[in-house]
Amino acid sequence: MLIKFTKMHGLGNDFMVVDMISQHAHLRTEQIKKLSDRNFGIGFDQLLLVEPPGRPDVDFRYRIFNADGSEVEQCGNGARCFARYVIDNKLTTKNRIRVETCNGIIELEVTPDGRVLVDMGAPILIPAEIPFVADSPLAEYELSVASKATETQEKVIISAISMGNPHCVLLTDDIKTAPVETLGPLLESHERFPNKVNVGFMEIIHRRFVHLRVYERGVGETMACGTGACAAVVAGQLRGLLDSSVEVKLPGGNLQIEWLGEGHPVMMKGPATKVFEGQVRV
Ligand SMILES: N[C@H](CCC[C@H](N)C(=O)O)C(=O)O
Repeated sequence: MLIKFTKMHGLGNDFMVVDMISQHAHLRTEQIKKLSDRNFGIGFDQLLLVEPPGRPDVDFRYRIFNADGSEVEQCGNGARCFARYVIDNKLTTKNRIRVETCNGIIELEVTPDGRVLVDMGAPILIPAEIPFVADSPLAEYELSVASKATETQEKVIISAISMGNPHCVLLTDDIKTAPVETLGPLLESHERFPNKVNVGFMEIIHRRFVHLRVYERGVGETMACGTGACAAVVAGQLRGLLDSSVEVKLPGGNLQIEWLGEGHPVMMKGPATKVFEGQVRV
């Protein structure tokens, strides 16, 4: 079967976007893994499916699959590309749309400067809903991590937050030397995160500006992570270290994140870029 797709990215976090309204295909896990391969396939961090709405109060359904083929609950950079895609391909006449993911609804708006503003919903801090094994919600938790290099238990301090998908956030004094490649995979599959977790390393420059690198669940380190940027700002505020509006500098570029505190949604603003259109036989 021949599938048409569009290659897009949000600050270098890259996607294969497929319109499943005008075409129909079922992609199996093994097919997604093969398509995501940067040597033997198209190459992407996530596959994004544009589907018809499943309920009357939304415009589209939005499904997300990591490079390893796992279906996940949310993708912030992907949401911005989703909005750009449906508008550019005239699948809607609106510039503010509501989309349903597998565990919630988000609102996307293309702003006059071409960036996309996303209401990512309120962060989830109840451990059982993240999910994270802990007795009660705290600003920070101590985790024991088995270090393969030293064959000892290492203690790390994290924040645990869900933006629909699970995140843990650590502070680092120097983003360039943060242990992303060593600690990232150990925390991604840590036993206290039963559904695994995305791992963010944040260097706070001042209360309104941070550097962030993210080791993404099911992918590895990416050039940017939208939900990771949201989780990092929430974590910094919970620890009393950040103001409500923060610029987050990721390896692929900057996102504007705003959170007014408990009970409020996290707002994310950033670019969405189309690279090329193609078709692939699966
Ligand atoms: N790897 C993530 C999904 C993609 C998130 C990221 N690409 C974003 O922009 O939010 C997870 O397994 O929850």
